[in-house]
Amino acid sequence: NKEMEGAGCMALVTNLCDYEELAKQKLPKMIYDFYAAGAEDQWTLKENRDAFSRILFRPRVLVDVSCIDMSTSILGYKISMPIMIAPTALHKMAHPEGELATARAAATAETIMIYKDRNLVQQLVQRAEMAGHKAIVLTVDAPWLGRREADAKNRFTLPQNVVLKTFEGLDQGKTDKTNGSGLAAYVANQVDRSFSWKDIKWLQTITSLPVLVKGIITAADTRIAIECGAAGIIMSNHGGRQLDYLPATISCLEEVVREANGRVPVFIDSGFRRGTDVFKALALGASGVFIGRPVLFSLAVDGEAGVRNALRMLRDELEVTMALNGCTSVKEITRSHVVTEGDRIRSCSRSTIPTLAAKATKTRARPEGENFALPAIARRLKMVVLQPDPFLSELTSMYERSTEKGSVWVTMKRSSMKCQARLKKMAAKGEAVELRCLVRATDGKKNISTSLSAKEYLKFQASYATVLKAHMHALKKRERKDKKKAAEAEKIPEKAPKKQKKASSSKKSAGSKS
Ligand SMILES: Cc1cc2nc3c(=O)[nH]c(=O)nc-3n(C[C@H](O)[C@H](O)[C@H](O)COP(=O)(O)O)c2cc1C
Repeated sequence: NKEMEGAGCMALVTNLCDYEELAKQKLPKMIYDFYAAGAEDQWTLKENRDAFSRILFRPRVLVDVSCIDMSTSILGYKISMPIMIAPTALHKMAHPEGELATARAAATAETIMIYKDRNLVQQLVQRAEMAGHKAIVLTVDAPWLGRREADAKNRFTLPQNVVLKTFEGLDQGKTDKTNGSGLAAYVANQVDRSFSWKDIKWLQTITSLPVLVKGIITAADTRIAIECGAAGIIMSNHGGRQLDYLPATISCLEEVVREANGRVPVFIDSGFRRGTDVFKALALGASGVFIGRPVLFSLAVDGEAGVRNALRMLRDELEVTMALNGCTSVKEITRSHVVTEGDRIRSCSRSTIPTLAAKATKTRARPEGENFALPAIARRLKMVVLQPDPFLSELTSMYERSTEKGSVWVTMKRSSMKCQARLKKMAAKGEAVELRCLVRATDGKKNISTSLSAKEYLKFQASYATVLKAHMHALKKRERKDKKKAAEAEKIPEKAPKKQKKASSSKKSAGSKS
């Protein structure tokens, strides 16, 4: 350990992820896994990082970037950069000075969970208020603890006194170095599972501090939170530790920002490791970001100095990103500086549809038996290749748009995703070919596809079945109506010839549709 704390080891640290590597070597496995792991298959944990790689920059050049101002205002308080520390439990497992070291290193945003004993909550909130905290963070995504299988395998138990000692963090409040944005601190595992939206009102009666609601990822909950008087939203999937197969928060940021519509600030966490990630969130409308695990890992490696260094590195990365995008202040970071996957799909269909639609009219008629093939226009549209999850989101949108009118074609086929020439070469060398499932979908306007490995296939099928079931009603409804008409027609003999003809033709069309 002494060696690790030396200058040699620190020279190896050039970004936040390096701290995780070093912490892994330094911490007992049980503790490292408790910090690092996500829930179940850890898909959300991975997606939290992967989602950033699907957002690209559109930089502006030849702007005077000799001076970059990263300061911003959070709930009326000026802070030096739009990066804050997320509430994470049990810092003392990482370092003997625990939360106090973290609080000294930076503005510490901690959390409060709701005990069944409301008197205790009241005492804690008031204690936080007296300690000079500026807001209460109400975590709403943890009424049950997620299934963290690494903890089960390690038979995780809390080292003695760790929980009690973290109360010290609550009283830390505003220290000379916490920059004034410390929030409320508390760690609890006995949460009140019946706590619901109406109880936020109760929370507001026991404190005059603004209440930020942490753990929202949908526009619908954003609307309710604002109606209940939330002073801000912290979008979070708890760093992938609660429910697996949640989307990365960055993928849902725009819809939440749109719903908030400037009424309250929207903050975001889960997976932020780079200055470029921070820039992307600000461009999509976030007022600031929080980081969780990097603080724990840097604390474990080098105590207070480690956390300071982690924050400094992230700050420096954001500064470079702003300069190279032509932004000299946080306000200058706009939506036009980034391109999302959704933007790419939209621009692709906008640019290809008009000309192809004209050509497609000539090739409309298809011989019988080709019902399951993609329509001609879809074959000619440029295929947008997506990751499985964004593919399913886009497919859902297609179904939603086609509920009243239109069709969606989905095809699946086995594919090696390699051209014939490459396959021949591989066969000659005796190399094994990985077979994948190529899934394509089109509504005649957009044409999307994804490729699945054998491992991903079952998971995809389960999600696809859910999407299908959710949109099945549109098909069923039409079929039932036709059957009803046919049945009615059979019952009324005098109208029979006309009705029967109609019924049989509509029955035929419903059959081919489903
Ligand atoms: C070890 C650990 C403990 C956490 N404890 C809490 C907690 O007590 N309350 C809370 O609201 N969030 C808690 N979180 C979630 C963080 O606030 C934050 O949402 C998450 O860590 C952000 O993701 P990141 O670690 O990828 O940056 C915890 C996260 C970790 C890793």
